[in-house]
This record gives sequence, C-alpha cells and structure tokens, in this order.
Amino acid sequence: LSLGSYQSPVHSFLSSIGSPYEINGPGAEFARYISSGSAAQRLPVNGFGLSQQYQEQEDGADPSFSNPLPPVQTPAAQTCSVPPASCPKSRYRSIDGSCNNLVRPTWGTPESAYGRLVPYKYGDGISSIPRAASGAELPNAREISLRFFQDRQLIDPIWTLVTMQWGQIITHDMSLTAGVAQTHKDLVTCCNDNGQLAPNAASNPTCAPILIPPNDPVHAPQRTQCMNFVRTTTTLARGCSPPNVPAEPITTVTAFMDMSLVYGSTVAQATPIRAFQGGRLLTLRRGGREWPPQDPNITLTCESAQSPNEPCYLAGDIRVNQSPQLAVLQVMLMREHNRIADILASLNPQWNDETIYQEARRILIAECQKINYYEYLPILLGFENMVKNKLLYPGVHGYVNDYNPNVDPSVLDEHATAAFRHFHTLIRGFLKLFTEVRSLLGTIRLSDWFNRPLILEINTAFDDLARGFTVQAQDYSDQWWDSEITQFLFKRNNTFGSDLRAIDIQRGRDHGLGSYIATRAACGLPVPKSFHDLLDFISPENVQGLQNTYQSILDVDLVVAGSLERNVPGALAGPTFLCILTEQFYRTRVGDRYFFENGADQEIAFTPSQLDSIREGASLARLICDNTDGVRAMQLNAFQRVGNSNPLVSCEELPSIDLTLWQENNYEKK
Ligand code: HEM
Ligand SMILES: [Ca+2]
Repeated sequence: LSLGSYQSPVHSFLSSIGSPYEINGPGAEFARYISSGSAAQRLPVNGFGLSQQYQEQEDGADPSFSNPLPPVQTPAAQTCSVPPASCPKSRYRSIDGSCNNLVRPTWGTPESAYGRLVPYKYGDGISSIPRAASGAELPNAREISLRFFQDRQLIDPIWTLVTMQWGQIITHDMSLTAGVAQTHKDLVTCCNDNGQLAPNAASNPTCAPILIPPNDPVHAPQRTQCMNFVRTTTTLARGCSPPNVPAEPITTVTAFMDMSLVYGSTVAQATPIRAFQGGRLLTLRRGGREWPPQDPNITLTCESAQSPNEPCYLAGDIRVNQSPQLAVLQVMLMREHNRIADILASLNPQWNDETIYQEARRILIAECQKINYYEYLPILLGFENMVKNKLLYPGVHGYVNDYNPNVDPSVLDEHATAAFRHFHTLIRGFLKLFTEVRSLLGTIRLSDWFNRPLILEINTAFDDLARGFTVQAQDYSDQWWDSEITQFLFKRNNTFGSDLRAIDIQRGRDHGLGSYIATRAACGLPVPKSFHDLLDFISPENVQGLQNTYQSILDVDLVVAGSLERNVPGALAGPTFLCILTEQFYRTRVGDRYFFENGADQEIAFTPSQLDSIREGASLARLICDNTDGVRAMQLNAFQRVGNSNPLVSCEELPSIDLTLWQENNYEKK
C-alpha cells in the first residue's frame, strides 16, 4: 500500500465527529456545514497551523479557503537541542531520535520545545501565568478541582485497568516536562512539606504554588496554605529563544514512539542500563527473577523506600518507580527486550552485542507500535475515527508508506498538558491482586506505594498485579477523579498529599495553553460565544458551574472544559480532546521515518513476512504471558474484560511473533 497523498486528519476528523451530536447552540449552522460530507474537505482549518505545514503536499487543496482565524504567530523555531554535525545513514534509530528526520534532524529530540496548535497565552505575552480577560487572577486551580472533579467510583464496563496503565507507558514514551520532578519531590521548594509558602515563592520566577482556598474541606482545616508547583523550564529560561517571543516549555524525552522509556532518551541514560553482552539490558537477579538495575539515587528517586537496600529501579525513564503497575509494565518491557535478544543470539551466533541489542530494540519498538495503534489507541480514539483519519489500516498486508518528512513529530503541548492528561480520570485508587484462578488475593492502596517498587518483589505480587490489571476494570472516562490522586498524590508520610487535577490545570496555565474556545476554533469546531453555547458538548450543570467559576467565556481553561465534554460515541474523550489526540497520533505515526509499517527504505524496513508476523503475533496479552512466571492464561485482548467474545485462553494458544524470520539466512531471502 503506497500513499501518494494525504490530508491532515483534522479534515476528516471533523466529519467523523459532527454527526453524533445534537448541535443546538449558535454554532449549529457551522456544525452542519462541517459535518456534511465533502464540505468537510473545505474546512477553514488551515489558519491554525495544523494543515498549514503540510499544505505544499496537499492534493487538490482548495486555495480559496476563507479563513476566519488570525494567522498563527509561529513562535521562534529555536530549540535547545543541538543539531548533529551530520546524519549518517542508519538502519537503527538513534537513541535520542536525532536524524529520524533527515532534513530536520532535531525534530522529536529531547530538550526541544513541545509543538503547538494554538498560539501561547501568557499574562505578559512572554512567560507569566495568564490572567483573566478582565486582568484579574484566573480562578484557583484547587477550587476548580474540588468543584468539578470529585471522587465517584464509576467503572468502565468494557476496559480493564491495564488500559489506563498502558496509557501512562505511552505518555512516558512521548514527553516529560523539563525541570519538574513529576514523581518525587521537586528540587525547588515554592511550598514546603508542611504546606507553608516558601519565603521567596512570590519572587522566584519558577514558582507558581497552588494556593489552598479557604473552603477546602481537606486542606483548610489542616492550615495548609499551598501545594508545591514548580514551573516547567522553557527555551527562554535556557537562553535559547529571544526575550521578546513567547517562552516555549521544553520536553526532555524523545517524542517518537520508540520505547525511550525502556532504552533512555540520551546515550548517557542508555549506557548504564545495557549489559553490553548478548545485546541484553542489564538486570539484577533476585528470587530467581530478573529485575532492572538499582538506581544509585534511591533517596531521591524512591523517596518512600524505608531502607537503602529496597529495590529502586533504573530504566530509560526516571518515572519508572512512580506506581506499582507502571513498574510492572516497565519490568515486562525490559524482560521482553532480553527475551528477544536471547532468541536472536541463538539464531544468529555471528551477531555481536551491538547488532543483537539494536535488532531486539527494533522488534520491541515495532511490537509496541503495533499494540498502540491496533489494540490500545482505538479504545480511546475510536476505531472508525482512526481508520477514517489514516491512523491505522485494518487487515492490511505489506507496507504502509505514509511517512511524510514535512510532518513534525513533536508532542503537542495541547496533547501532553491537556488532552492526554484527561485520562488521569481512568486511574483507580486501589489495586487488586489476583491468583491464577482469578480469585482475589488482596488489594493495595495506591498512595501507600507511590515510588516504592518493593511491592513487586514480595512473594508472587508481580504476577498477581499483572493479573490484577487485566481483571480489574479501569475507572470510567468521566469527570470523576479518584481521591487517591486528588487528595493523596505522593503523600509520603504526610496525612494528605497533592492534587493531580489541580496540578494539570496549573500546568496548562504554566505552559500558556490557548483557551478552550481558541482550541475549539483551531479544531474547526463551533466557536462558543457565550457560556450558553457550551451546551453543545457540555452538560447544563457543568456549563452552569463554569459560568459560576469563570468571569468570561474567554477565560475558560482547555484542561477544564475539555474534560467536561461528553464523550464522542465510540471514544473516551469529547470532541475537542479527540481532535487533539487524533492530530497527535497522526503526526506520531507519519512523522516517524522508522514507523514499523513503513517500507519505503529497504535498509530500515522489516521484510513483508516479518511485518505480517509482528501484526499477527504482537499483543499485550502475549507480552504479559511471555514475561511473567505464574501467568499461564490470559484473555485474547488484555485491555478488555473477560467475556464470551474475549475468553481467557492458555498462554500457548495466543499468537506470537515468529522470531525465526530474523535468522539471517532466512532474513536475506526476504
Ligand atoms: C497511577 C497513575 C498516574 C499517576 C500517579 C500520574 C501522575 C502524573 C504526574 C505527577 C504528572 C506530572 C504533573 C505535573 O507536574 O505537571 C503527570 C503527567 C502526565 N500524565 Fe500522568 N499519572 C498517571 C497516569 C497517567 C495516565 C494513565 C495517563 C494517560 C493515559 C497520563 C498522562 C499524563 C501526561 C500526558 C502527562 C504530561 C507528561 C509531560 O509532558 O510531562 N498519566 N502524571
Ligand atoms: Ca520516545
């Protein structure tokens, strides 16, 4: 399959989401226009930068579009990542993603700016926290969290908790805010452990502590003043963008779906976790099992550990220890690399360490890309939506040559800081452990086990947790958030902890995200002019709540209103977030020269039979089976709860990749 031309997904995205909605606001005319078949091709969406950069290639684009939006002021293209001197031709991805794009070798590399759909919205136009249109402060982030994102336990009727957990894996593959600890204590104290403002909080430009409102039922009685919040490092702070253009927040991992969380995003991270023998990643053997090497910085990284001898893992991503089930998946991915490496080594005794490492890495990345695009993302984005927007190709054999060097694979700030964080709603606060016959063995509380992977190595907990997240349902994608993350996040030895929803809201402002309505405009969705117009996607109670919270419709945060939209049928997000997610995963796919289905460059491509074997054999169920001891049965689709259409089967019955296709003699025959 060769794709000569393509279009930005947002074009057809709009036609795919237009129909399920009863549009009743003043945007109705516009909405009908955008949802009506071929008219969608003529959408005025090229004003916001989405299709703009692809335009040269666009087939049959109508040059007479009318564009109701002002042109984007593209921020300075400077980043802090340094272009390599040259790009040697390579069969393998570089560790830092450089030279994936041969013309723009820093695209997708660590230490570069997040991408953007909507222009920056800062208080001073350059970097300060935005204010309301009136000039007043925006409503307090914690107050918004308390008002809209309370704890109600409504569970997902179809999808298991590993759906949530795999999402965090993808997140960690794609972005990490610079200068923010994310899982452990920040190095900068804007608000101390006792919840009191640091003396220099107001004068320190990296501080934006979240203040506790007087009516906070949890924190006010404790006399807590604030929650720590350290601003993301920007191009401006690093001195690599001019002082008169908007500061661009920096991300520090490769944007590509390249399992950088397993291998590292820099050579400095990749080296200490390699065994340099047999192509393997370094492991420590305990209890007859292989575990990741020990992080030498245990007191910082695993701050809840009660002894320096407790396990604290070192992997490609610093967030590896953050929660038990995240660590379970990280360990499985590490073991999977080594499992593949061992098989390749026995098939190809002539290969050296480097070749085995790179070939195993390439296969693991392909497996995960297959799981992501064909098993996982359809749950969130909707299968039809993905097909329509060319994010996946059902039933395809052979190559999909859709690589487009004009597409920037950077992770959009609207994606990382707003849309994908919406899925924090899927988190469950209590994790269940199950025996092989799927009887409940126990339950652990998330906040007791943040940053303390010790739990994985107690008796059979690793396997029990792995069964647990394939039996337990994930939380439903709605506005209700588990209090383990809104009251007890990283509580350490304190009574209460931080609030992830308040942090998400504050982070959106820290990054100067465009407003909710500006983002809707960018997506070509109807642009609300009053609170009443929000009723097209948001319930009357929530619209009323927004009106009570914000002075003006212009002030409404993307992070907040995006999460209050009703889900698009068949997907787990509302129209605005779905637009962002669809655009992101389109870019992540077609902007990756090494995407597993790409066959344009034979030096890089899998052979057609290898590719088909990956398509048939890679699944999350298989990954779990192959990298646990005691899990002997798994449902075909591990993301879905067991049922008639998704029975539990013995691991041997699950399809697997035929690695003999990588025996060099076979291999050269193609
Ligand atoms: C136990 C589960 C999880 C916990 C405790 C957690 C916690 C966190 C924390 C503390 C941050 C950094 C907040 C900040 O300072 O701005 C973060 C960022 C983020 N989270 Fe989660 N998270 C979890 C699961 C997930 C899931 C399931 C998803 C999506 C499917 C997700 C998506 C994101 C994204 C996109 C970011 C921003 C990444 C970046 O660009 O730095 N998280 N999360
Ligand atoms: Ca990556």
